[in-house]
Amino acid sequence: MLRFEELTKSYCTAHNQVHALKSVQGHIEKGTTVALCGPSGSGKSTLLNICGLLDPEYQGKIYLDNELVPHNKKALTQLRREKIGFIFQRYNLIPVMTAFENIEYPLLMLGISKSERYKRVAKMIEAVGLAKFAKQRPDQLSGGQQQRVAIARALVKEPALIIADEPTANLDTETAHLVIDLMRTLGKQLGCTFLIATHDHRMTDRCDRILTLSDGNIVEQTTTPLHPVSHNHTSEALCFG
Ligand SMILES: Nc1ncnc2c1ncn2[C@@H]1O[C@H](COP(=O)(O)OP(=O)(O)OP(=O)(O)O)[C@@H](O)[C@H]1O
Repeated sequence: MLRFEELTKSYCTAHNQVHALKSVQGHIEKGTTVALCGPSGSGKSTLLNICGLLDPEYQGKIYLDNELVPHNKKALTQLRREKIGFIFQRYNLIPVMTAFENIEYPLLMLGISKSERYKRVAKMIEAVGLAKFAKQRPDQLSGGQQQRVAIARALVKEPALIIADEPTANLDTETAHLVIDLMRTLGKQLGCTFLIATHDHRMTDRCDRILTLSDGNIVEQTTTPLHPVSHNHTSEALCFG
């Protein structure tokens, strides 16, 4: 669950002050997928950075799983490590690591034991349908496969919130649908909340809600008619249990 209240952020430049977020409010239920839309410069990245606990310099309050997020940088880093996963447009996998090792990395950072790491990664790589590719490095995988590794990496620690920035922008339509279905299905099964900046209608159509930003304000909140998750590609990959 993510809640933010009166979030305000300004950037000071040499010539003026830019009001990137103007006291925005929002509430995203646990397990929900929310698209963040709006024109260039409307404040999407600013909101993602603050909700992703990357930027402590803001006014207002954020609650993650009902707990108030501190502004303190050190506490924020620890909380981010435990509670936030990230998915990027360009996948951002570590090139010298295999798919398995990329997914394992966040658990290593949390000091989780080797046997527990192995169990969790094996389950997650199976859930995204890539068990056969566990030993491949990113340059040996397609774009869609790399994004599925990135989804598994984001979800493996079962975070409260996943922040995604244009996760389908580089993918063809069939792969984009597969990636969206994986995010939605696994997110709901694991109780992770998704906040996704996107211009992609293939994505916005399948999210539970759309928040639209304009000039630092949330100007619209739409509930989408939910598309059923399609099970025609890798139905076994969508079963996480
Ligand atoms: N580091 C910064 N210094 C000064 N101004 C900034 C900085 N970062 C963002 N801004 C300004 O804040 C406003 C919101 O920017 P932001 O990057 O959040 O928008 P966005 O919706 O993500 O845009 P895009 O879709 O182009 O990435 C814009 O006017 C931008 O120019």
